[in-house]
Amino acid sequence: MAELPTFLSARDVGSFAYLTIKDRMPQILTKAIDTLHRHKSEFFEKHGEEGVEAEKKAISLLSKLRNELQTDKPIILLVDKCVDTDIWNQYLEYQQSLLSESDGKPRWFFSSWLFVECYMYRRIHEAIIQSPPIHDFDVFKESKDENFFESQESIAMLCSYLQQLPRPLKDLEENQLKDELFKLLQVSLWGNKCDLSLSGGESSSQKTNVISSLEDLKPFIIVNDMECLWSLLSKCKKTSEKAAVVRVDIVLDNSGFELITDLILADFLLSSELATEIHFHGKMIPWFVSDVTVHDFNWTIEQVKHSNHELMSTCGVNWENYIKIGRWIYHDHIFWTLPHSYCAMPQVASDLYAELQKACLIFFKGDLNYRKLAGDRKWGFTVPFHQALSGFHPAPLCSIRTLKAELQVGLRPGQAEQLMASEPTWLTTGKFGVFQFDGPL
Ligand SMILES: O=P(O)(O)OC[C@@]1(O)O[C@H](CO)[C@@H](O)[C@@H]1O
Ligand SMILES: [Mn+2]
Repeated sequence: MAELPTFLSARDVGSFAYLTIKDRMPQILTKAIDTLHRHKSEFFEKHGEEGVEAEKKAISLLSKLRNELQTDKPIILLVDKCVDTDIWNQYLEYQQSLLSESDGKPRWFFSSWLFVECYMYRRIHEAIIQSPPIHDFDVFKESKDENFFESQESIAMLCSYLQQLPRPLKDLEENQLKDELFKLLQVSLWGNKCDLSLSGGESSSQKTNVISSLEDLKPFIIVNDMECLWSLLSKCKKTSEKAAVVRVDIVLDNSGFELITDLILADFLLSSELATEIHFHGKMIPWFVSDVTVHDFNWTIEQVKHSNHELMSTCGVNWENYIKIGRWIYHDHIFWTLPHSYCAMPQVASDLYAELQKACLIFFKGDLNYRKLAGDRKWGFTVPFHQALSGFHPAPLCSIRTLKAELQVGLRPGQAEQLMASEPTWLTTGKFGVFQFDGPL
């Protein structure tokens, strides 16, 4: 077996991983502490003095975490009693096993970026759950909701676009069906730019009409496997008898505008009968600032349903109905908020792997999912995507991702050099995106 490339880490001083750990992650912790401060009176109103004490405790735990991070202290065991505590602590032991005597302990600026970044969010969760009665407070909810409210105009435009497509969609002429699918896939891709962990929690809402800007954004799609998606989905539709299930899974990323783009895509897949059921996978705990939890998922559909914009409200009513009749199914497995690369899923979460094997196609949204698909390793740019997946092939899958990390595979020879020459920050600003497919055709 060929030697695997090493992990992205802050050992590479000046790298995006290094700058994220040095600057952005402490900034995110500071914003979380500020959020707790700003909710002090709410905690008092709800829980009296106990609420104020809890706020103080959570802030002190987050301040301690920030100090450990900023002074590169050894990574410490989790002490809460959650379903995943033992798995996390076993993973910390695994990280220790990767190091030699002289390397010392796993620590922020030495261990793999993927591990320490995931660990930070899991420690934020530990700080909150150890501070009852505010143990179910989501320190990121405010910024996720703000992203939704600030994107209202773009959301209304997207809902109107979907509702005004010729109905019934299933009778659309094939070329038009493909054309509309490609448009909504691209809307879902560019929805991924709205990511609060990249912006350090600063607002990153969608202000423009995405549909009208798709043509201008096309040159920024540097791997485009949409034709593979079309041939797979249209083949599934043709070969499945009426009763058969054509299941598409969407491993979600960010709440707010991006979630809307994913729900619009899911609605289109169902209404066009390209799929017969959609399975969504969200996060069990608040994660990477903007990632979707079940509360965000349900809240968003509720907000859309009660919108005073008629066509938006129609979408929300339909979406609630899809859930009610079992055509949309929401899952949240603990694995998605562990630090493991996805090639470890068969060993660590065999039930989830078996679940994903039922899909005809799995969409993985966003940059963190891409990093976990490729193991957050320093692969060469022209390494085939199939190879970087290191055996993770539950079903045909497609990454829909804007680039926000120094990791990209499956490029043509010379393509990375060309991009570097024209845009030195091509890997990390979210300006470029991919539809990267793996699977039999
Ligand atoms: O998965 P998303 O939401 O597209 O992006 C998440 C993410 O870009 O935020 C971090 C920046 O700190 C990256 O390390 C990580 O990949
Ligand atoms: Mn995210």
